[in-house]
Amino acid sequence: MAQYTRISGSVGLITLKNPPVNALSAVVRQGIVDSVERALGEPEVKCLVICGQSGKFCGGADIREFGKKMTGPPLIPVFHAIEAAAKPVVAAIEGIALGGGLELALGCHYRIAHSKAKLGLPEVTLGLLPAAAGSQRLPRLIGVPAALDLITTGRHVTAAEALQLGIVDQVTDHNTVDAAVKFALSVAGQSLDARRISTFPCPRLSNLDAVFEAAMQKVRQAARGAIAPVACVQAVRAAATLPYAQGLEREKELMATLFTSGQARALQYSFFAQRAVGRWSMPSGARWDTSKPKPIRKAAVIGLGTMGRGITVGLAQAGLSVVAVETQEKQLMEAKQAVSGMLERGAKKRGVSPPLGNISYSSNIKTVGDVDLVIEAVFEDMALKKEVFQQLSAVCRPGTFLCTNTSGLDIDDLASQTPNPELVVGMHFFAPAHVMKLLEVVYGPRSSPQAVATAMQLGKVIGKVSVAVGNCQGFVGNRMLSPYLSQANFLLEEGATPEFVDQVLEEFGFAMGAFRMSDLSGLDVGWRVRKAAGLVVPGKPARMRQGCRYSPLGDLLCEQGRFGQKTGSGWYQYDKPGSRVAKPDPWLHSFLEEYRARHGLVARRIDHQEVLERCLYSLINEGFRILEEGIAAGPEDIDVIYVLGYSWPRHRGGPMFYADMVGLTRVLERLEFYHQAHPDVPSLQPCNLLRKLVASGTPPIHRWREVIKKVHSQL
Ligand SMILES: CCC[C@H](O)CC(=O)SCCNC(=O)CCNC(=O)[C@H](O)C(C)(C)COP(=O)([O-])OP(=O)([O-])OC[C@H]1O[C@@H](n2cnc3c(N)ncnc32)[C@H](O)[C@@H]1OP(=O)([O-])[O-]
Repeated sequence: MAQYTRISGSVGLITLKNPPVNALSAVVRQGIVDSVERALGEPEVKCLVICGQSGKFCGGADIREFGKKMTGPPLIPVFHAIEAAAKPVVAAIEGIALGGGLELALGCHYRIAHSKAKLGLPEVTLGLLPAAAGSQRLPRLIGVPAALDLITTGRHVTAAEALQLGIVDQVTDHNTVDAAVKFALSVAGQSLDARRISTFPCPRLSNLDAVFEAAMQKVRQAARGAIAPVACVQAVRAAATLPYAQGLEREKELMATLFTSGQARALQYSFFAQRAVGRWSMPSGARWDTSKPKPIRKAAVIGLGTMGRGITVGLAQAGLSVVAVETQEKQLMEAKQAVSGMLERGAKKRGVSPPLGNISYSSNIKTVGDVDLVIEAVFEDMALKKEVFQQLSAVCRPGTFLCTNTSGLDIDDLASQTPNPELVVGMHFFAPAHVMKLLEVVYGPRSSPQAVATAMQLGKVIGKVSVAVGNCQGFVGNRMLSPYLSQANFLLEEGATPEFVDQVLEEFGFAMGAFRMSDLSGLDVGWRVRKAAGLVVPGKPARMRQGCRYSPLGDLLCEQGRFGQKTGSGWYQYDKPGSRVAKPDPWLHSFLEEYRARHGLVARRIDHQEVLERCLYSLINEGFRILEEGIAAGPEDIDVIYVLGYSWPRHRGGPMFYADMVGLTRVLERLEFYHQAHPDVPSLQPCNLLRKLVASGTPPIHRWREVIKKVHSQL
């Protein structure tokens, strides 16, 4: 609702009340209309202030109402009524003014913001554009280039930047409503002619075409097939070239296409999925709301390689005290320098001082005796990790949580090295660990709910989106990646090139195809894992392992020292080791030809559809197996992992959402088709849960959990 009160006798105060973010629901919109009407009708009222309760101005349109039948007054006339008012209306912006929230503020005559407020038009991140006149008013207020930046990226700006850009008129460190009331009284009675943004001409640009061409090129490159950023540029162009009323029409037209698009559905699903994963549960019944985390003030990181350094930076930036341990003196010195550099660069960007004092460095593991939680981040080698866990058990005080940063090793095996396996959890960070948003929190069969709750809470404190998953080889992300990469390799055996496979996957929206990604992360990583699993047997007839089809192509490249970017060659060639520009490699093409000839394989023409279906559906099939086994609690968990950790295009929601969009019947049919053609590839055999979902009438994704529950209860 919107509450109307009178203060100081002559100020009408409208307070938006719709927790948690005062979104503009139908009731709130109606409340604003009624309150404005009332204030304008009261002769004693000289001016109005609009604010939001609980220190939040407004989080925009109510996303939960999207896709439902529209009720209540539409936003545009509500904002026009405010702008047309004969009494000054001041927005008192505390906390947030996002999307429709900022558009509401732009409809007001003046804007006062608290210094800690964040403002922005993030509609593009939901597959939309600021269609309550935001795309038309913002360029008129701050000019085309700045408006293009804000609207196409959706980034939030601080109050200080908003003031500099001219979005707000004043910033205060004190009570914002008081400041707004004072300000409103000071301008009461003055002419409002120069305050109605919709009447402003859009600031002229001499190089208008060039600016829009460049903007369009930039968004097309960054968007990887997303349509909303393109529509945002078109809407701003309308503001720059058309009278306001016509610009609004164009904004409406563009929004109509976006609003009902699959991409908007996917992005909005992704928004809610990212929030839903915080409400984790374990098969034991332990849940986020019944398990209390322990506060972590001091943590230790063991092993200061690339991952350990990133984790140390993340912890220190979040204000924790960190003991950073590296037993090799030389490595310790290098790490100290690297970590300090990362902290300094990060602090410079944020305009704060680097938290260098939060970290103490040591080459002695005994210095971690008084910490609340340890994150072991040594080399991905089970024997080494076990040794470290034994040492930690001896030096840590009772009750210390022991976490391991691993991308797939058995958490329970490690836990068995300690007298308190209930305190052990996996924390799978993604490189670079201080930048990537994703954290897989992996619980073993003996991890306590409190250990999981503590790791999840720590993830939140350091700014990660944490997803709780069960213990299995590769956890969720890497386990699903394995059949995807296998298919990519099989396609090479059958006649494709790395360039073609990557092109198809990149056109789908991945930042990098399977082979460019392998080259970046290093082919030796998977080689080590396959060696440990006994799959790499030099000299053994190559293409079957343990009764299943196996491609040794990656192993053969590794045997040649081709580990990817770091060695200057892998699936592609590079100018020099460490270079990032991948070039097709004639050596690799003849290597593939010789390989096929040696194994009696005849190259055939492979089309886009086959590449996409085999790579993606095998990955999706593994996702269904993960759900069936209870390793992930729901499809949202998998989708968040893929969008945040594996560059799955956000506008496609994630692999499980994509399967829902394609249609489960279709996914099942195609898997059956490919499995028939490749009976020695078990990952193409449709899993039981997928069959069950299809048999139960292909329910939409938000109802899969009901079927999953039934499958679990039958186990
Ligand atoms: C014609 C229309 C044109 C118009 O231009 C379109 C728009 O305005 S599009 C909108 C443009 N606006 C945006 O894109 C802003 C989207 N919102 C955000 O970016 C963040 O939520 C915010 C920064 C506000 C708070 O971050 P934080 O402090 O980390 O907190 P949190 O993120 O965990 O959220 C807490 C709870 O609030 C919920 N909720 C949030 N927003 C909305 C909403 N608009 N609606 C409904 N619910 C919303 C959220 O689901 C969660 O619920 P739950 O049940 O507890 O899981």
